[in-house]
Amino acid sequence: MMESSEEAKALHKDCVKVAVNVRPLVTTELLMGCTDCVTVVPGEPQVHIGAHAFTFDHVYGSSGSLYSSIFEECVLPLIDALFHGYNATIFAYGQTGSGKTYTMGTNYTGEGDSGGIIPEVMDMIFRKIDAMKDTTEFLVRVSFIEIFKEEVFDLLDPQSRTDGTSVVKPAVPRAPIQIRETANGGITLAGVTEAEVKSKEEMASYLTRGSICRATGSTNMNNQSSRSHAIFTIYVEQKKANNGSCSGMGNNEVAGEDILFAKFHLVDLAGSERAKRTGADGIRLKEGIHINRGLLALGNVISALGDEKKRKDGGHVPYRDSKLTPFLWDSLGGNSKTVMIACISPADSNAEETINTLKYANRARNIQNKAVINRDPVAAEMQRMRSQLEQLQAELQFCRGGGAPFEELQVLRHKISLLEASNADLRQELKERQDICEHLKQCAFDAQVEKDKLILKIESARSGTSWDEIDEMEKIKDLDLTNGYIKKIQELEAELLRVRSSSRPCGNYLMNCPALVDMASGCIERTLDFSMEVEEDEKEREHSMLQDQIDKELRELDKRLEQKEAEMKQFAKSDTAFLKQHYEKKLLELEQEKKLLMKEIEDLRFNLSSLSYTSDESAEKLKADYIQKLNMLETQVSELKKKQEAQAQLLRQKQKSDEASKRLQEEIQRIKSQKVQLQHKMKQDSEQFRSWKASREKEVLQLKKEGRRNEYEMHKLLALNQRQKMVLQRKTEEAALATKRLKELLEVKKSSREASATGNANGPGIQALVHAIEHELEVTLRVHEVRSEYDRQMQERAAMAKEVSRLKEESEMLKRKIISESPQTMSPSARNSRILALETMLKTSSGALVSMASQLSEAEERERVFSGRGRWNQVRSLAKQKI
Ligand SMILES: Nc1ncnc2c1ncn2[C@@H]1O[C@H](COP(=O)(O)OP(=O)(O)OP(=O)(O)O)[C@@H](O)[C@H]1O
Repeated sequence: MMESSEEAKALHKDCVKVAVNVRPLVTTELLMGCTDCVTVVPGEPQVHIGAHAFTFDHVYGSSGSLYSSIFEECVLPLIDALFHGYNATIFAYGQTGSGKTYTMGTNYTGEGDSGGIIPEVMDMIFRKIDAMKDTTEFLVRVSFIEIFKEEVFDLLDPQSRTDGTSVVKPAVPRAPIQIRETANGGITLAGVTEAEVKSKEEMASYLTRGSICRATGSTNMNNQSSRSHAIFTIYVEQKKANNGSCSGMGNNEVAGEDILFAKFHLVDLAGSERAKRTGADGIRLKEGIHINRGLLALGNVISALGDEKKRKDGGHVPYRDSKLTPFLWDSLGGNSKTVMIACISPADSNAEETINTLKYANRARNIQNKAVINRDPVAAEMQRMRSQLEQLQAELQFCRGGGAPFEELQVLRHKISLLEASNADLRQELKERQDICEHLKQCAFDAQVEKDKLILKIESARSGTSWDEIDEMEKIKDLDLTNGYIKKIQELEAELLRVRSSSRPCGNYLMNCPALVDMASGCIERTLDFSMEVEEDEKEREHSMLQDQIDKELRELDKRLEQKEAEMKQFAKSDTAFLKQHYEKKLLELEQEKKLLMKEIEDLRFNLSSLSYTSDESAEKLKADYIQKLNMLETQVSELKKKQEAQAQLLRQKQKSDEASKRLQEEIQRIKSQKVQLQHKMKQDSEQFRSWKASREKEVLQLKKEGRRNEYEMHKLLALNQRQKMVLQRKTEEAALATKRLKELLEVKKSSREASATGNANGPGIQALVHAIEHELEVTLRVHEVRSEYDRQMQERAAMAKEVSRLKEESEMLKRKIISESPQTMSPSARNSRILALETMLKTSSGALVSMASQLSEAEERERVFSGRGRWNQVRSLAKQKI
């Protein structure tokens, strides 16, 4: 199951913290004349003993930190962690009489200030609860158990009664508690008392009761030695309402509430001891064996967890080798914040045990714990489900979005980066194309302007404006084109009206000529169209950043060009046909009119000539009328001629404009072909990109497939290799075994042959074995001798120390006696010489004591050398070699 991000955040990895507490020399040690052999580097958490030096997290006592600061530095952080939902453990380890119970305060009786960590912890916990009670509801329980002779007993068992200071023996012996394993590898105790407490006093009463019930006994090392491992556990459950209000603890509703539960183990281990030294025998000896078994298992657990290599290899941790170690399953390498307090005695007589304790503690420093905030299972489950839901929703969204499986994300990312790169290239290309497009648009625009200019020219020419005037107008054309258009239209309209009024035939013509009217209104429409197109172009330019829009734009431009072309064609077609027809008709009419007028003139001339022969007055009048009419007709004829000429000129101009429009059409055609080319190129490019992309994808797929195949092959080969290795190993082992067996057989055969030849039953192999065993025996004997010598000397030193103190007392007494004696009976010089004699005697005894002490340390060193594992291993390997 995946850890939610919040859970991962709550996980706290840290090493087991180790503090050393050096107690002062106790009276018994002083009486035995023991000296302080432990030195602490001032200001440093470093302990020196003989040639050994150890560094820890804290060192208290001797010249280290003050013993009183142990609570603040080691315990307080654990209490804080407890209130944050972390499990916490503090355990004291050390030899018998090194001060574990004193440090932990397990023998709390409630009388006076007995000190120790546990009473202070109780005090602090209830102080914190008091401070938080407005926002948080607490449920505090305690349990107190002891592990005695590999059995677990409930120290708060209601059946065991106490009368304040001692246990009232129950009728039946107390029954051990059954240990049950939980699914996650931890343990639970069936039926252990977990008493709910509401105050510090109540909790203290349970501690006192358990302390009294705890099994103790007297040993040489400690008058009141704890013969069991004691675990006092405080369970703190807290319910914090997120809105600040709190409700009943029994309520299972978890929405908006945070329920934390954590436990604090306070462990006072039984003392590590050497049976001989503690002077234990009988029952105490048996207890000692059990104690040592538990501590040996604990040592093995610490070694397994403290060895980084073993930990990385996932090596076995022997938690189940004793009854004690499963209890520390969480505390060592598990879900807890842990502090180990190694208690040591500074006495030189305990040097060996002290070194062992320090070595033990040093290994524990490497243990890494993984503490997590313990939430209420329901709340935690809801939290987990919530995060799972979130994750699933995210996955669903991912799948809906057509995404590939998560593993392919990397490949897709790579693809995206490739596509982004090519996208950037395409954008650059698009920009270039847009520039080309802009240029083409400009060309089209210029063409349009050119076309419109020509249309205007035609219009002007049609309205009878001379070419010079038109050229003049051209020069002023740098005005706004639209204004020009409007002005031109107005001019045309005025011209139309003028023509209409000045010349009836022409007026008739114009009145009957809708083409010109259409043309004028067309001009207005075009002007409006043009301004709209400009706006449209503006918008198109805004969207021109996208590749697909360039196609649209081009299509738009194409359409517009086509439209203009069609317009142009229509105009040219209709205009040309109509004008031609009109001009021809007009010319014909003028011709006919001219002919008629000419005929009329002829007739008039004839009538006039016939009238010239008559001289009457009416004839004269008629003649004058004829002459007048003739003149008028001649004028009309000349006018007609003029008009005919103008019409001819118009026809010529029309031809010219036709040519210009043809050129314009050619230009449009050229632009169109350029556009087509551009489109073709774009199409080609996108085709190329698509094919490149397809081939790239194909390539990637191919590579992935190949990668998977390679991976599969690699796995196959690895498995094969593993199998081959195993077979090889088995074969090698079999071969070695066979060779060994063969050698043995050969040896046996050879020795039996030799024995039969010489009559000697002992072969050289057996001889070597006998030698080795003899040697080993010799070494063991020597060790034993040295040890008994050491013990004898220790006893001697103790006796001497006793003698010295007796002598001291005696000398004091004598001094007092001498002084009290009257000066008459003894002269001052005699008295002084007597005191001097006594002092010399005392000095001699002290000198003997000092030499004994040096002998003792020498013996100790010898013992260490002989009993040391190095020597032992040396002997064993020697024996092995010989065998
Ligand atoms: N820091 C200290 N200052 C003064 N005296 C101490 C200190 N620590 C321990 N002692 C004394 O040393 C003696 C042995 O201590 P204690 O009973 O705590 O040892 P222990 O390690 O619990 O022994 P065991 O393993 O046999 O139970 C006691 O008399 C105690 O008063």
